[in-house]
Amino acid sequence: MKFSQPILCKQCSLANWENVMFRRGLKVSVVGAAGGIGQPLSLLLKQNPLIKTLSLYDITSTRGVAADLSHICSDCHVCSFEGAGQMKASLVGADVVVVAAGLPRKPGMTRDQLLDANASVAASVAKAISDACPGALLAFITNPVNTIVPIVAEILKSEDAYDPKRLFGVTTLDVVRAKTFLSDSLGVEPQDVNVPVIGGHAGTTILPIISQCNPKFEGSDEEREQLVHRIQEAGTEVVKAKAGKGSATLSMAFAGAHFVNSLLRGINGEELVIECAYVESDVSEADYFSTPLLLGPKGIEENLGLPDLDEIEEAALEKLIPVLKKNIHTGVEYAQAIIADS
Ligand SMILES: NC(=O)C1=CN([C@@H]2O[C@H](COP(=O)(O)OP(=O)(O)OC[C@H]3O[C@@H](n4cnc5c(N)ncnc54)[C@H](O)[C@@H]3O)[C@@H](O)[C@H]2O)C=CC1
Ligand SMILES: O=C([O-])CC(=O)C(=O)O
Repeated sequence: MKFSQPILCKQCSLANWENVMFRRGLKVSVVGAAGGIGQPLSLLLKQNPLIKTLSLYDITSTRGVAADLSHICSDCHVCSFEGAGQMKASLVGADVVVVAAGLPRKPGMTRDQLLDANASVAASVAKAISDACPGALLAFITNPVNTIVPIVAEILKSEDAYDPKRLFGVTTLDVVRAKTFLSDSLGVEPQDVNVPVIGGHAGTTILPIISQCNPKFEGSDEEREQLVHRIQEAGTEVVKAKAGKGSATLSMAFAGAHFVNSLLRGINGEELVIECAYVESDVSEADYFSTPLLLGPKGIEENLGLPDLDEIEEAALEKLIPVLKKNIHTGVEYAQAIIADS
């Protein structure tokens, strides 16, 4: 047999994309699907039995990724969309949109230095979402998360499509890392470690609440400080190790797939689905903050608020709030400039 182009289901063709809306089961759209995170994330999502339609969008190279994934024998239909003109079509009917589009860090850069490149990407995705799937749950991975989420919120507000219960900055990787590093130190399996990580997603704004770790962390203050520092700087550890070839992709794909699965379990009405994520919040003086959230069919069912903190954690929280407030303020100003220009 000879094929002139990758074989995708006929329902993927743009002319027929409306059909995708009416497929039964849940639909997840991945934006940035051909990227370092997007590809392994899509591979993991293709294996998720809760997902019936996986819609892949990128500005380039999506077709090949989708063709490749579509050969995997799981009951999940893969659609491919490519180029700016197809972004909206890729989002129509989505229950969950996960966004991993935008530049990653290089060694020596801070996450904040990605803002100029990534703000417009996130804003264009937010605009498309407001038209194509305003009721979807939105999971933004794109950095700098602390600032990107307020930007997305402002753009959605300007389009009358903002629901604070549906917009999430993905901080799951911080929890994944905390569980992994603590499990080494506790001598238990990572999946048996429970530890909230609150605040934001950069440096000292990432605050693992070791005092609430279960099983209890019994190490010295010095060991605890080292652990907290390692969790806060884990992204930089990967950026340095990759030496110019990007930042965390595989662990982020794992974390992103876990978070999307939790959103889907919530949509399906499963009880007691709890995840930490960076959302609009009134638990602190910062307008956006990550805490444990109870998830439900419409996104956040209940913000479970700040965990109990000990003195060390109280002091760290006090220090991180001004940093987070500044990141948020930058985002709101940035979004206002984008809105004024459009
Ligand atoms: N929240 C978190 O914990 C983490 C966040 N990240 C962030 O995730 C983002 C993506 O990282 P990687 O996948 O490693 O980068 P990458 O460069 O490998 O992939 C990014 C993809 O986005 C696509 N893209 C760019 N503009 C787009 C647009 N307007 N619409 C759709 N797609 C577009 C590119 O074509 C590319 O395929 C970065 O900003 C990175 O900093 C990375 C790791 C962890
Ligand atoms: O460090 C980065 O730039 C990517 C990231 O957010 C992480 O790995 O936590």
